This record gives sequence, C-alpha cells and structure tokens, in this order.
Amino acid sequence: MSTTPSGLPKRLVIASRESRLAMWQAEHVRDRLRALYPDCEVAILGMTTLGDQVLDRALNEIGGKGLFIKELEVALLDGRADLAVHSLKDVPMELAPQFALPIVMKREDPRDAFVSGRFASLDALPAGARVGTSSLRRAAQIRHRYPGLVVLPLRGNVNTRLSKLDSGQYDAIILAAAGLKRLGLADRIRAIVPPELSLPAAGQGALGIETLAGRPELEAWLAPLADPKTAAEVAAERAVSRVLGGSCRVPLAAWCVSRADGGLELVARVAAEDGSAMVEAVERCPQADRASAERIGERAARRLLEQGAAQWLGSS
Ligand SMILES: NCc1[nH]cc(CCC(=O)O)c1CC(=O)O
Repeated sequence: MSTTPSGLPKRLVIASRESRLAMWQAEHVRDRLRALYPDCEVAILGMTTLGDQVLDRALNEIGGKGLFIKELEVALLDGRADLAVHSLKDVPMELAPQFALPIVMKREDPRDAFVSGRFASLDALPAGARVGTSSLRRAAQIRHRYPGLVVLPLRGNVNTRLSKLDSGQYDAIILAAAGLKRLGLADRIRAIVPPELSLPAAGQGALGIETLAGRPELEAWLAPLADPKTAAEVAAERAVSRVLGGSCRVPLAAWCVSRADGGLELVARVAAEDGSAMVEAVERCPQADRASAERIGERAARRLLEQGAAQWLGSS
C-alpha cells in the first residue's frame, strides 16, 4: 500500500455490495475514515454478489452464509480493495485463513421490526394473516408464538421487501430495525418486535470490517472505528452460532447485552422451523472481555444442545 510521507495510506478502497443498505454502510465507514484521515483518499468499489442475484429462492436453499461476501473477498485478494464492510449477521462464523475481521463497529438497534400498513403489531394480526420473512429464525419464532399466522417467504433487499408489502402480497413483514433506520425508513416501523417474541440473529445491527489477514498497519488505521462493547456482545453471540454450526440455514437466535455492572448477559434460542418447539438458554458473566464472552456463548450452545436443539439444526 503506498503511503503519504506521514505514513498514512494515500488511498483506501472499500468493497461493498451495491444494495442501498450495503452502500449506506460503506459510505458510513468511508465518511468516518475521511474524517480521521483527511489526506487519504477513500473510495468505494460497488459489486454484486451471488446472494444479490439469486432472488427467486430462499437464502437457506442457495448455500446460506458467505453468499453475500465471497465476491468482496475476491476483491481483497486481488488487491482491488483494502477492506470490505459487512452486516455482521451475514458474515460466516469461520473465515478462511487469508482473511480477518479486525473491527466490529458500534451497534445500531439489534431488534426486529414489525412493518405493516394496517396492523400495529404481531399481537394485532388476526388468524390467517400473512407475514413475510425469509429468515428461518424469524419464521420459526413467529410460528411458535402465533401458530395461527401464515408465515410466507420474502426475499430481496429492504426496498424490494417494502414494495412487496405495499403491493398487498403480505399483511405484515418483519425486517431488521437497523436496516430501516440506516436507510431513513424508521417511520415504516410500526412496532419493535420484543425479543421475547423474536430474538435477533447473532451480530444483527452491527457492522464488521474485513481485511486480509496479517495487515497490522491497516488494522491500526481502522482501530478508532472499533466499539469494544459491541465486539464483546457479538463475540458471545457468534460463539453460540459457531458451536451450533450456525448459518442462515438454521433457526438460531442469539442476543447479548452489556450490563450496567460491566458484565454480559446472553440469551440464545433454537426453534423448530414449523414452530412446534423452541428451547432457550440464558448465560451471564461478570466481565466483558472476549474470552469470557466466547465462554458464555459456548455454554449457551451446550445448554441448547442438552435441550435437544440438534434435531432442529439440520444435518449441516
Ligand atoms: N439478511 C439481510 C440483512 N443483513 C443485515 C440486515 C439488516 C442490518 C443489520 O442487521 O445490521 C439485513 C436485512 C434484514 O434482516 O432485514
């Protein structure tokens, strides 16, 4: 990487998917870097991923996690980009050894949002109402709690999903609150879905920055963007997912919050896809370092397995 006399890189390129949400996220990182390093030119390289192209099948049928990041990783390997910005929830638990995820940024609202023209909340939906979501996690939890609702698949980026709701294909849809807020669409949120009803996905609402492994200088440049509190929370959540082989192919939810006393509290759930059963584990620890976070994540995963979660996690 060529540098200015002060040691700053002259130019940094951010690889991003081209959806509006992904671009917002990349621009957010670009603006933070420009403010930190005014002498450095920061550019965005937009690209389409397989996950963006295949819109006619549910995500769990086309290979799950990694779908949205592979092309971005190729740009890192080719040297066309220096960093890639991801929604952490789309990042696989294990990266190939060439890659690293040195930065987790401060989290936006991690909860799910209920969006509907006619109805105020999941509770207000009549039996038979059609709820759109492409996430097995959301579908399983909603079916578990509201067996009378009809949960239907819904794919596409945030704007596509909203237009499918507006055209009458669904009575309500569930989206991540974070995506709506980032896109300036918070006014579409009729209600935040309480985590008791739909616990978020591991990493939801947080952004991760991926680079090639072994780039300590680049990591040092990016370090001011990191949020240690979010990093600890998502380390616990991602540990649950790692132990359980999590991908978007499994109905797994995990949410960790930092407590006022400096500790962490983690809730994790696995549900049967048809909603017929659900198991939950709650784990706490008094510290918020990475090792403690991963330990409660692993403990929660074991508790879920003890309660029979394996039968709902599929064979993968
Ligand atoms: N699976 C797609 C995806 N990946 C990240 C977000 C939202 C933003 C975030 O969680 O950071 C979304 C949309 C959604 O689930 O509604």
